[in-house]
Amino acid sequence: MNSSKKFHQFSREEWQRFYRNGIPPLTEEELQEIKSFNDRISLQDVQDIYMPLTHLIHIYMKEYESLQLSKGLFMQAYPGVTPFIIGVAGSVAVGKSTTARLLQMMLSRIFKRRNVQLVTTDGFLYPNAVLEEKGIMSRKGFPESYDMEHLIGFLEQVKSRKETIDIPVYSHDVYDIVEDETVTINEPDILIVEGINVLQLPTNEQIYISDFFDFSIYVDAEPELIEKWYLTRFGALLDSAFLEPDNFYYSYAIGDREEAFKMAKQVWKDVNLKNLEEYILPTRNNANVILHKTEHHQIDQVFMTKY
Ligand SMILES: Nc1ncnc2c1ncn2[C@@H]1O[C@H](COP(=O)(O)OP(=O)(O)OP(=O)(O)O)[C@@H](O)[C@H]1O
Ligand SMILES: CC(C)(CO)[C@@H](O)C(=O)NCCC(=O)O
Repeated sequence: MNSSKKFHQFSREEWQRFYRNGIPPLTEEELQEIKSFNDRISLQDVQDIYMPLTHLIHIYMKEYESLQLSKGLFMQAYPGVTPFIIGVAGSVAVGKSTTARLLQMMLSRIFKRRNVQLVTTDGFLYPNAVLEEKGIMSRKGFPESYDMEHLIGFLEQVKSRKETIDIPVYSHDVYDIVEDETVTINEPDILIVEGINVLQLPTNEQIYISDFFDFSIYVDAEPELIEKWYLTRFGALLDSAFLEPDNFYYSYAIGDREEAFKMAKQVWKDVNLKNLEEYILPTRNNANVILHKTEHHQIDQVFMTKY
């Protein structure tokens, strides 16, 4: 085990030994189900990385519930357990949504009576029309491109167990917030919130978005690798846009492919890499756990906060 001031650092081999038989493992059938949801997910990662991780999350959940109960006794009024919120942060295209979806599936299989829901902070981006108006269209993903008040208000509503909450939807295909479409969150026991900005510092001084997170994960990798994954995903977006004139990527899909990739590389460099260096990487140490990935999305190291 290697350590820094703040984190214990574990190799994959060390981390995989931390899985204890305390929580029921997934059945072979459930593992196959996970496999079919994303055939690129390695089942070895599920066993070696995510089983110990869900075990650790369970420890945090038990502590959280116990503290809530004790506070209730202290106040002589027990308002009930409020939802446990997990944040998943990291660069654009590092694999946050894949990690978050896998976690959702695993947590709802392992804790069968808990209602586990998932949202992405993409839905809280301002619509393109507003970004245009503010003159920040080329800053999509940067702190000022999100309606943070709305996002924080949403998290407050979740914590106060509002019955149904409708939130906006962002589509990568149209490259914008989808008009007249919402997704409904209803009284989750566990809410996973995935986004580049979940560990960021406040835009208003009253309240930190990170105050709402009871456990947080930062998905990490070298920027050169993330760029590769970004470009691979761009290729996939082009392929699926080919027959869809309404798709944002349609004109690139039917045009010169080399030119399209040149443009994507430029966007990576000018927008996403810049955002990673200036605003996302500095939040890495705020996470409880850092999952470090190498080639082929393989997780080779895991960091866990000491205190
Ligand atoms: N564990 C994995 N194994 C294989 N491929 C993966 C894995 N995780 C992510 N990918 C691939 O990497 C690319 C980026 O992943 P994903 O869309 O989950 O990233 P993201 O961090 O959510 O990005 P964004 O912030 O832009 O929404 C996708 O093409 C995805 O299929
Ligand atoms: C929607 C975000 C900000 C985050 O998921 C990202 O995928 C994005 O679109 N960034 C803007 C630059 C680009 O087109 O890649």
